[in-house]
Formats: sequence, structure tokens, C-alpha cells
Amino acid sequence: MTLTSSARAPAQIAAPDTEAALRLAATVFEAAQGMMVTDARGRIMRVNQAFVRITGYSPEEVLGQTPNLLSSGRHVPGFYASMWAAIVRDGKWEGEIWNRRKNGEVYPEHLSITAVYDEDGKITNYVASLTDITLSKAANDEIRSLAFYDPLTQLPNRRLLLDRLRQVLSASNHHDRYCALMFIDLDNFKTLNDTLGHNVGDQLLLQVAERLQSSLRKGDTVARLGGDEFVVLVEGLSSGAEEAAGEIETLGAKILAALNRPYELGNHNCRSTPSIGATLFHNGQPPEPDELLMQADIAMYQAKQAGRNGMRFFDRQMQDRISERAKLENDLRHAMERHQFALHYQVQVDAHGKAHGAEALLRWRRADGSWVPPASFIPLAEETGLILPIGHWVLNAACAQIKEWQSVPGMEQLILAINVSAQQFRQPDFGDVVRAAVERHGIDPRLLKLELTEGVLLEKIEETISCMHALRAIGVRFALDDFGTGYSSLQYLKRLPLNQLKIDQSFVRDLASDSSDQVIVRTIIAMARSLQLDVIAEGVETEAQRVLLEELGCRRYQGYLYSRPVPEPQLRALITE
Ligand SMILES: Nc1nc2c(ncn2[C@@H]2O[C@H](COP(=O)(O)O[C@H]3[C@@H](O)[C@H](n4cnc5c(=O)[nH]c(N)nc54)O[C@@H]3COP(=O)(O)O)[C@@H](O)[C@H]2O)c(=O)[nH]1
Repeated sequence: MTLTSSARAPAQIAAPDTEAALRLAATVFEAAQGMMVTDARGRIMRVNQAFVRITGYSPEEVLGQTPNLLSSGRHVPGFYASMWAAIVRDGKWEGEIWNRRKNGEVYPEHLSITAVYDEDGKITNYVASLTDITLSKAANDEIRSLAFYDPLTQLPNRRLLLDRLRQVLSASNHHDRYCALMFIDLDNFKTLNDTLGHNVGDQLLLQVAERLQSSLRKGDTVARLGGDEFVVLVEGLSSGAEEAAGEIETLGAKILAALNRPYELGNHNCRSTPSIGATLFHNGQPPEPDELLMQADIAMYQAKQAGRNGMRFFDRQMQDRISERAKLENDLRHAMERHQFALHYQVQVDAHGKAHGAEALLRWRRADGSWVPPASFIPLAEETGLILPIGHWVLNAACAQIKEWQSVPGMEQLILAINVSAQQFRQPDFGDVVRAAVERHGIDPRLLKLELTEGVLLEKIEETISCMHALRAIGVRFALDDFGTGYSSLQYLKRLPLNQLKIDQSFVRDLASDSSDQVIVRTIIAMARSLQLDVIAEGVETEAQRVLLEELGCRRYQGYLYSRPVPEPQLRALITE
């Protein structure tokens, strides 16, 4: 702003020495900004048209007055004192200020005040230039609102929440007090949204936001991360972990009760429940905001797993388990292409101790050489769907092995059993996949036995039976694994084209000492007989168990008594030597 830029030199407006300079000053004075010149005592001497436009006052109304008549009353008491202190000290001040127009409207303006000095360095005037920033401020506010607030609920969004969390974490006061982050997710929100429409969904979110706000104290923050996810930041809890946890339990119960109340959403009366995860932390302490959010999220997930409509606290062991699982899953995804899977074989023998078959058991050797037990990765493979490609690999590797044994004397008739997970079996093309594998490897299907668990029978029983029949028709055998631990109904068992029942090892383990296990095993064997099925006992570790099993009528055995699962060369040596 040219008129006010050179504060210490006597300004041209105060002492123009030529007519041209006067014209120039007058032109510049009628600039787009409002201009106001006062004397050294602050009395207004001159204003321009822009000033009149902005403030609504005519020159006659303000000349001789002080700029106080523009005061909005919005600023704290020390504001004007420090502004004048800066002018006296530096000869100028610049900043944003709230002023009041003649019509009473308070508006924001950018103000620049410069002192004008005479040759002796005495202040003769003050020149102020003012710009109405109502519009740019509104635009700024709009941008700020979009950047930091959720447009639907007007609650702070993730960015603002993380910002506040960062402030809390770096705060040096109240070190001893706990804070908490609560992650709140609405159960079944998606269903409500999909069935009643997004408008109804939005109304629910608005009411949830209101109920959350009214459940909290004034200083607490409630934010919406998006969708049906809300986060509450609570500060100033007790300094003891247990007391703080108790306070959050109470708050959690209050939130649960508030959000469980019925909702009136237009014409609909609805119910909605939340799952809440909470994590406690001290301010002035790591971890990072993102990590805290993740902890609360993990705890919320646990609340969902535990049946929803409840609250769970985060604990570190849980996080370690989750991180370990994530690593395992990642490694498992690459295990096949890295050729880390292998089949080990456990022999199955008849009453004379002669090998009549083997079970192929999957083994995973990680890059560091460690073996991962199937009990650790098969459930994960099932959860992630990886069991499908893995199961496919097992089927093909087993068929290839059967083919290879056709040229090994003593092993040609060996029946090889593989485990088939329920998910794998339920694939609509499972029958075709097995048939294709058998054909590709050119093996006798009667040498392949598929071990199914009772879980396969829980769903789509008609499809299961027809798929089994189709495979039985070409000679493939079936065994029902872990028999006795599931819920097989005798009615279904009668309809399944099974070859064999496999007595679960849990009944074999204590057979000698547990009379109820003896009753169970006797019953399974009787049932198998009545269904004309073969029976094999797994987990046979001692001769005493074998003898008892024989007395109870079982003629086929598998277990450490004969061999542990071993790589193929060892099985070959066991059978052929
Ligand atoms: N879907 C698939 N599941 C598979 C596959 N390979 C294995 N599995 C399943 O993983 C579970 C654990 O298997 P594993 O650690 O290999 O344990 C087997 C035997 O080693 C063990 N066993 C055998 N004899 C004894 C014994 O005398 N004592 C004793 N304590 N354990 C013994 O039992 C497991 C055999 O289980 P089963 O299949 O029920 O016959 C297990 O559930 C496997 O099914 C795969 O390729 N696909």
C-alpha cells in the first residue's frame, strides 16, 4: 500500500511539493481499499469513497471523530493497547480486525496503519488502509470447514481429530492423567442403508452424532471418520489405569445405552447398536496418533467378534497376535510360488501291521527354514480363502505321488488320503477339479481317498451328497475325519456314500483310562458296522491303545506307534524295506 509504506520519512501526502505529486496522491487515495487519515491525536481528517462504501458512514459523519466509532466490541481488552504499542514502537501495524458498519453489522477487515512523521520525527498523522475481507473470510471458513469437518454431521473429521490427538499427546500438562480414544462403529449400518435408503441412513448418523455429543463432557471430542465410524477422544481421566478404565467403562455403558434407544427416522422406527473399542493412553507419551486409532479400531473389531453391541479394551498382546497373523498371512500368500509347501506321509496299517495306505499331510517350510505346523496356518488359509489354491496344490501333488508309486514295488496299491476342507469341497466345480486331476495324472481313482470333516455336512447337504456320488461313481473313496467330534446325524450318515469313519484321536488318547471314551469308540464301531463302513483309529501312540481298539473291533490304525508323518523317501523305506 503505497501511501503507508515509508513510515519514517515525512510522507508526500503531508507535504506535497508539486502539483503532479498532489494529483498522484489524490488518485492513489481513491484506491479500491478504504483509506482514512487522522491527525496525531487520532481524529479523522479524511476518508475516501471506498471507506464510505465499506463502513456506510459519509465523510461528514466521521470527520473529527476517532476510529472508535467503528469498534465492534469483539476484541479482548488488551487488543487495541497492543496494536497502538506496535504503532508507537514500529511506526506501523497490520492485521485482521472486526469492525462495525454504520448499520450495526460486524465485519472482518484487513487493516494497515502507518504513522507519518515530520522532519523532526514527530508523528503528524496516521494513515489507515482497510479492506473488507467478508467474502474471502467466508471462503476461507468454507474451506476450513470442508477440510476439518464432516459435511453431514459437522463433527470434526479424521484430520482434525488427529490434529487434536497430536496436541494432546504433545501437551506437557496433566502428565499423570489418562486419556482414552474410543472407536465406535454401528452394527449392521450397511443393511439399514441398503434397505431403507441413504437418506434414512444419514438421519441415523445425525441422531447418533447428537446422542454421542450429549453423552460426553464439554471438553471431550467426538469426530466422524466417515461411514458409520465415530471416534471419541476423552481427556483428564484418573491417573490410575484401573480407575481410568473404570471411567471409560462407565462412559462406554452410557454411550451404549444412548445409541441403543430406538430411532425415529422419518416414517421408520429403527433400532441400531454400536460396537466400541477403547484404548487408554497418557498425554506426553508415545505412541503416534495413527497407532492409537488403530488400537481402538482393533479393540472395536474384538467387540464385533464378541457378539457386537458391546465394548472391548485394546491390549498389546492382542495387537502382537494380530501383527503376527498379518505377517503369517502375507508369507502364506507367497508360499506356493516360492515352492515352500511339501507333503509328508503317515502310514495307515491293517490288523496285521501291514501298510494299506497313507495320509498326506501338508507341511510349510518358511524362507528361514522353520516349519509351520498346519494347525497354525490351515485355519488362516481357510479364513482368507487361500485354502482353495492350497487344496488344489495338495490334490495335484497327491495324484502325482500316487502315479509315481505305480512303479515302486510294494506301493502300487497304497491308498493315499488327503484332507479336503469344507470350503474346498463346496466349490461348485470341486467334482470336476478332482476328476481332472485324476485324469491328468492318469491314476486309478480308487487309490485316492478324500477325508472330509463333519463340517462339510452342515450346509447344502443335497449338493454334498450328489458331488460325493459323482466321485464315488468313478471310484474315488471317502472317509469322514475326526469322527465323533462333530454333529453328524445318523440320518445323513446313512445317505452319504462313505467308505470309512475315522475315529478322532481325542477318543483314542485316554482310551485305556477313560471308560466313556471306550463306550464312544464301541458305539462308533457298531454304527460303522451297521452302515457297512470301514473304521480307522487315528492318534494311536501305544500298543495298549492298539490292543484295546482291536478288542473293541477296530482293525485299521494310524499313529506314532507306526510312524510320524514323514517325507516320501522315509515312507518308501518304511514300506518297502
Ligand atoms: N485342509 C487340509 N488340512 C490339512 C492338510 N494337512 C493337514 N491338515 C490338517 O491340519 C491339522 C493338523 O495336521 P498335522 O499337524 O499334520 O497333524 C496330523 C498328524 O500329524 C497328527 N497325528 C497323527 N498321528 C498322531 C499321534 O499318534 N499322536 C498325535 N498327537 N498326533 C498324531 O494328527 C493329525 C492328523 O489329522 P487328521 O487329518 O485329522 O487325520 C489336521 O486337522 C489336519 O487334518 C491339508 O492338506 N489340507
